[in-house]
Amino acid sequence: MTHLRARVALHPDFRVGPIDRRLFGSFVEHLGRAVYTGIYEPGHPTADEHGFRRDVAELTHELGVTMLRYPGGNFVSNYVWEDGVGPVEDRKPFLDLAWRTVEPNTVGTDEFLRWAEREGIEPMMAVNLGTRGVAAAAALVEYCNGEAGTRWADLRIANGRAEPYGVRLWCLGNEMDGPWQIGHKDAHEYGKLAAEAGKAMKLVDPSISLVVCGSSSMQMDTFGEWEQTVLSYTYDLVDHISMHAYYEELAGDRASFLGSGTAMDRFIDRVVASADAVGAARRSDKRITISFDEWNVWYLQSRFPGETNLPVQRDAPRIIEDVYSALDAVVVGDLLVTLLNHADRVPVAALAQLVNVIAPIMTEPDGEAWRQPTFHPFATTARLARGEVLDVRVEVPTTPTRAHGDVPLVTAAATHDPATGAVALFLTNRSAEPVDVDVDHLGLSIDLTEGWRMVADHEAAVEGPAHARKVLDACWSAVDVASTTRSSGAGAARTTVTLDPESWTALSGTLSHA
Ligand SMILES: O=[N+]([O-])c1ccc(O[C@@H]2O[C@@H](CO)[C@H](O)[C@H]2O)cc1
Repeated sequence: MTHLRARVALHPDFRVGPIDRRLFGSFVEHLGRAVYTGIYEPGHPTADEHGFRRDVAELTHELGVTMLRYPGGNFVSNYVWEDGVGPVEDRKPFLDLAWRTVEPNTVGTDEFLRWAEREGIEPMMAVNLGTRGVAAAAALVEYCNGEAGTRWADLRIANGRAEPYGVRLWCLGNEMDGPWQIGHKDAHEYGKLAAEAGKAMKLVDPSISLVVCGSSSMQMDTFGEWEQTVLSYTYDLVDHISMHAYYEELAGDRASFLGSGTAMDRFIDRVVASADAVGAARRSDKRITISFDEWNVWYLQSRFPGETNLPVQRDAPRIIEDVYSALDAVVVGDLLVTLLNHADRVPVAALAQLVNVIAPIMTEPDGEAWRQPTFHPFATTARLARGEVLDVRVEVPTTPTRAHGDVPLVTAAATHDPATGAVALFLTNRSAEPVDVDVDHLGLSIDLTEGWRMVADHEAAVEGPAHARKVLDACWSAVDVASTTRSSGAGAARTTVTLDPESWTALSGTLSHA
């Protein structure tokens, strides 16, 4: 087989920026089995004294999740948070209109925040700006973060939690541009409401950070205009604007699907440009950054029947439990390459979602918890990407795609921790041929010690725990660093890595002056 060639140049002096650990966030929505029989299942053999599954918590740690968004998603836009606090026996079931599911309210704000705290994971809370408004949003901030002596903080204390939770990150609603959203609004209506709700929330607790809703996807008709209008009302108030993106293989167009990371890259550039245009017109030195708080592969167009076609269900129904292939995992790895390369403008991100719902972790009620193929690129990137992202220079062949025009056949991100010398390289080969990548470390030497690779050549999606193990044995493996890489050049300043067709590779080691 002929090998394509690519060149990646890197040096620790050339950096994109430090890695904010919140980049490795995920998302738990009251949707399907994300909460009930996902993170929470009293009576499960591994359940802790609070009813939370230890097996899921352990996989969440192995996944390297640093932050969790809660409670939605579309769910939040009709959620009455007061229904989910206080004595559990007094809580009433509620018809969630986003997913047409009866929400029992057994898990609410306190249960989630206490669990996140016990697990050492930062919470990101969303407020309902669909059917509710300023007062309910400010009250929730007070309930979570207020000191004793006022109504909502005292309610929290009465409910058994004396210390404020100190939730730092707050989403001003969810996907308010989407016609499917309960309480959907146009950009002016939403911008004004977000500004007033955010103002009140910050008056309750000035230390919080706010995320204003950007577009639900780059394909929305209002994309661009939405960002600029919403930021024209909120620029001085908010810290981040949200981005959401889901990718899937459509009509057998594998090349476009493998190029999803390039679509994500352009989407980020466009949102940054939209935000900076608003800042420039205001002559503002403030830079709005991005909270990419929903991203993943999701077979939304090809497998999801649409919210309105869901029957009303109870008892944690199986909704959007996408089963992933190794190809999906290669794309997830590549999307992480894109996110890393934008570390200067994307400090916060959330893989949507954590468990059962379009998730890297799956569970069976009363049974096992197991890893989908997409688990591995995320866990490996979260573990190996340390310190700063380097501004790599790549010279790679491109290929035309139907959905995104020309896309690079190889993508690369590199990280370096100045404190330890640890270096990591993340590489995607989107082509159907092997690629030899010359990694030029410009006079420095790299000692590679560990490598992992996901190869998309095993086509079958994962169907359950036993099958998952079989598929993963075939497509996810340790890289024999010594035989896959060759060093050459003065002081071994160049390392050549051979990438398998349609694969994602992570390599790590140490960088030193030769
Ligand atoms: O493009 N769409 O048609 C589309 C439809 C629904 C949609 O919902 C988002 O994704 C859901 C699952 O993570 C979250 O609850 C919501 O915020 C996101 C995008």
